Amino acid sequence: MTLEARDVARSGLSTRRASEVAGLVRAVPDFPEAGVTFQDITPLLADGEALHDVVRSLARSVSGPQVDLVVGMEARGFLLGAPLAIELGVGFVPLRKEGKLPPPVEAVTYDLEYGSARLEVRSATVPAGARVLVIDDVLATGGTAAAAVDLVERCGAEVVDVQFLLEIDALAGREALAGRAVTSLWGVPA
Ligand SMILES: O=P(O)(O)OC[C@H]1O[C@H](OP(=O)(O)OP(=O)(O)O)[C@H](O)[C@@H]1O
Ligand SMILES: Nc1ncnc2[nH]cnc12
Repeated sequence: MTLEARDVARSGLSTRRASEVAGLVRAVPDFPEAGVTFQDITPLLADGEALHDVVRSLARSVSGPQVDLVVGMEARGFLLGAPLAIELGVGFVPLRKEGKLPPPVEAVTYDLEYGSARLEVRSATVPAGARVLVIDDVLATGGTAAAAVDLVERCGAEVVDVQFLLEIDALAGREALAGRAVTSLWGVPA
């Protein structure tokens, strides 16, 4: 994994602790399909101290103005987004996969590293003008995150921060989020 000095400093973790926490993520070759190396965060989630460390680190990584709302994508974005919202003292809005939220909803279809999907939001839960932090576990191609930003902005809110636990450097997902404030706690090469 690549632990950039600036990211470690912002996270508030020592380089050693940041490496330990990042080391809990398991790289699984050829899952869910050949050629994809899946970043399995379940060992990190199952470790109470590591989970607490990453949630605090994400909260410390918030850049720019005060955040009013955290928005996370189904499913793994929920696992970090709700605790992050609690840490920041704000509410949490779930972006759900197709057909899970009652109408009316805004929806967007997008491509990701393996396949395509549709995300929906209840626009009534995202106030116009709200300053929103979008959070997910993994930045791969950036398709999911770009779709999330699009949905939030369609509600009339402002995306002030986009955060990830980790990013897959080789897939250059940041390019799909050009012009945004994007933070990940660490990068993995592929
Ligand atoms: O940058 P991208 O190429 O868009 O990929 C990243 C997305 O892929 C994973 O979610 P997935 O759709 O597999 O769903 P899950 O959270 O329900 O497992 C991950 O949690 C991100 O949301
Ligand atoms: N390689 C990967 N590992 C975990 N989640 C992902 N989402 C998209 N690509 C992924």
